[in-house]
Amino acid sequence: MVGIAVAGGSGRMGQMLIREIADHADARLSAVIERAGHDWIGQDAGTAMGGAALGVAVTDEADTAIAGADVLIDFTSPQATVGFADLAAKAGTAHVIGTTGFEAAHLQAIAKAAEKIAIVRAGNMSLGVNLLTMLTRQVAAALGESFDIEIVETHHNRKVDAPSGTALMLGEAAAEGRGHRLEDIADRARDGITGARKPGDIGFAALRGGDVVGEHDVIFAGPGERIVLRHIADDRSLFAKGAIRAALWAKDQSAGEYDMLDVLELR
Ligand SMILES: NC(=O)C1=CN([C@@H]2O[C@H](COP(=O)(O)OP(=O)(O)OC[C@H]3O[C@@H](n4cnc5c(N)ncnc54)[C@H](O)[C@@H]3O)[C@@H](O)[C@H]2O)C=CC1
Ligand SMILES: O=C(O)C1=N[C@H](C(=O)O)C[C@H](O)C1
Repeated sequence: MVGIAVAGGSGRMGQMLIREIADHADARLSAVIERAGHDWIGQDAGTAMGGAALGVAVTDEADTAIAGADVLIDFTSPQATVGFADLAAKAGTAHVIGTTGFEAAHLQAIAKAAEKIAIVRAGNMSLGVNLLTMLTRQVAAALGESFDIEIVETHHNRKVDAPSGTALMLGEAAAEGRGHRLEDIADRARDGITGARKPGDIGFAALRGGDVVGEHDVIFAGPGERIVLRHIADDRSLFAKGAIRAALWAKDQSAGEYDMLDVLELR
């Protein structure tokens, strides 16, 4: 049984992970971490969630919890994740990162931690989206720049980052298909008199509302026709299942940065 610590245990993804780990044949919940001052600290994770006791008390002592785990699964915030990556590197514990919304400095800190431990990071842990990245790369390469690429994402009204991690993954795949780096051609904000669309750009639009789990369209708009590649997530358990699969895989990997294409052997 692989011992898994869950960071951000009271969150939407944290609770889903705790349920999925409790039901998993090869995984064991070794710790649940929340931020200091959270009212779940000291409570049993299962009862805090309104269910049966799981025998794991929620803790804010992240260093001890991470050192006692084989793998840390972390769906929190960019700042928290950078701190956890450092603790995981010191403890030699593999780290699965689902958090999104990173800036360059966060990614540098994660890369440094990955010199010591295996880190799997993906803006989306579902099989469907990871397959969609491969299709997006292929279609972008096949169509060339006479087709404009726009990525539209919709999420629930509690989401704090935009564009979504998934939208950026899809944008990177599209840019790669065309032989560019996304940061050179991304158009992430349009408002007012923007001027005509710049040929070759990849545009992003983010919609927020209700309890939408996650929807992503990659639109290839050409002369007289459009291709739309779409993924709809109906249930967060698919992200949790993907993260647990990544954790079981990461436990045996050498230090380095990996993504879900490595885990799913889709590369
Ligand atoms: N890669 C993927 O497949 C997916 C990624 N996400 C990403 O995961 C992240 C979390 O999403 P949700 O669960 O919806 O958010 P949420 O806001 O419901 O949960 C985040 C949790 O992290 C906790 N937290 C924050 N700072 C902490 C710290 N220093 N120590 C311990 N816990 C801390 C919060 O208290 C909260 O419980 C977001 O970045 C989201 O975009 C969400 C779903 C799927
Ligand atoms: O915050 C979310 O909810 C989600 N975040 C990830 C993202 O930013 O793409 C994955 C999924 O779409 C749900």
